[in-house]
Amino acid sequence: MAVIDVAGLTKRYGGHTVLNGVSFSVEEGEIFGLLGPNGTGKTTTVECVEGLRRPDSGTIRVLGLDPIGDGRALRERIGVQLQHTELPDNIKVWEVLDLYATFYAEPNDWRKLLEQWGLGDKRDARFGKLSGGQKQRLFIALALVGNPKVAFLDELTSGLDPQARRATWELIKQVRASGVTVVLVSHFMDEVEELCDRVAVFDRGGIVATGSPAELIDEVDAEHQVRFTLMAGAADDPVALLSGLPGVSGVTRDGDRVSVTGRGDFATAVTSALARNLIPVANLRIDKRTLDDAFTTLTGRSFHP
Ligand SMILES: Nc1ncnc2c1ncn2[C@@H]1O[C@H](COP(=O)(O)OP(=O)(O)OP(=O)(O)O)[C@@H](O)[C@H]1O
Repeated sequence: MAVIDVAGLTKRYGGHTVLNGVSFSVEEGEIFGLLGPNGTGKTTTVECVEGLRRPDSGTIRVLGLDPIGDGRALRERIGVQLQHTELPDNIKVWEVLDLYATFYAEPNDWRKLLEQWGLGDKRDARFGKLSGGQKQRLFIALALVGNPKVAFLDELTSGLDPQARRATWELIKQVRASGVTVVLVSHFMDEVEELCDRVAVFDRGGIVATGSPAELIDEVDAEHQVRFTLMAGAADDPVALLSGLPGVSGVTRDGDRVSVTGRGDFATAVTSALARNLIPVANLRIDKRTLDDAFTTLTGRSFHP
């Protein structure tokens, strides 16, 4: 069942069109990613879905509700972590949870959330004294305090070190495991590949593709490489042999190092041709195609210019 349905969403700021007819849906229980470079309208999209911004045109339904017309009812059912959440430095962790709980008719027990998110011993700590990772855990707890059906997490791991980012990913998986549908805004490819069941890829003007990370990567059929080292005693030169294989677009050899470029599943053809012809190789490496490749192929430009 779709918990979010967006059709033909258009948003302009002044004369500048940021969203030009964006459509997507989010199914119950999935982690749905909005991925794209800065300034491509991801935050504008989620904030329209949350009822914080008014679209110029288009239809949005969240849990069957209209975010503008049914704003009050909707806010009871969703949890929002804004991109630039700021809290007073001297507010205590328990105070802010207690305050947020008053916004909802049927809140979660914030004491349980404190334990669940590893903040039990920070109950009386002041917000300003928390580490970046602890602040993020608090923001997730705040997004969940209203017992939401859908949680919106915007650029949650920006500014965190790699270890804290990975820890936050585990927390996001826990949110989904607890039955909450998650909408994740991110400009990190690795994060989206790791976490999201499906992704909408944003570029200027709106969404350029939607699908699971694996589908998006497969669809674009980007070139990738297989590399290996010829072992001493390899009698045959494999360049001609490999150049003729299906999917292979180029083979280069530099001394004993060979690099094969191609599309699709040519790696299997390469390895079996080597084995069939008894050509011994070492250090065989297949470069994985990534969402980065998918983005470049979809938009004709690099994700990180
Ligand atoms: N309130 C506003 N008034 C005018 N322009 C705006 C407003 N909010 C956003 N914009 C512009 O709309 C475009 C999309 O911004 P938005 O924040 O939605 O993108 P984003 O993909 O979420 O990027 P980021 O990750 O940097 O937040 C940008 O060019 C931004 O400058």
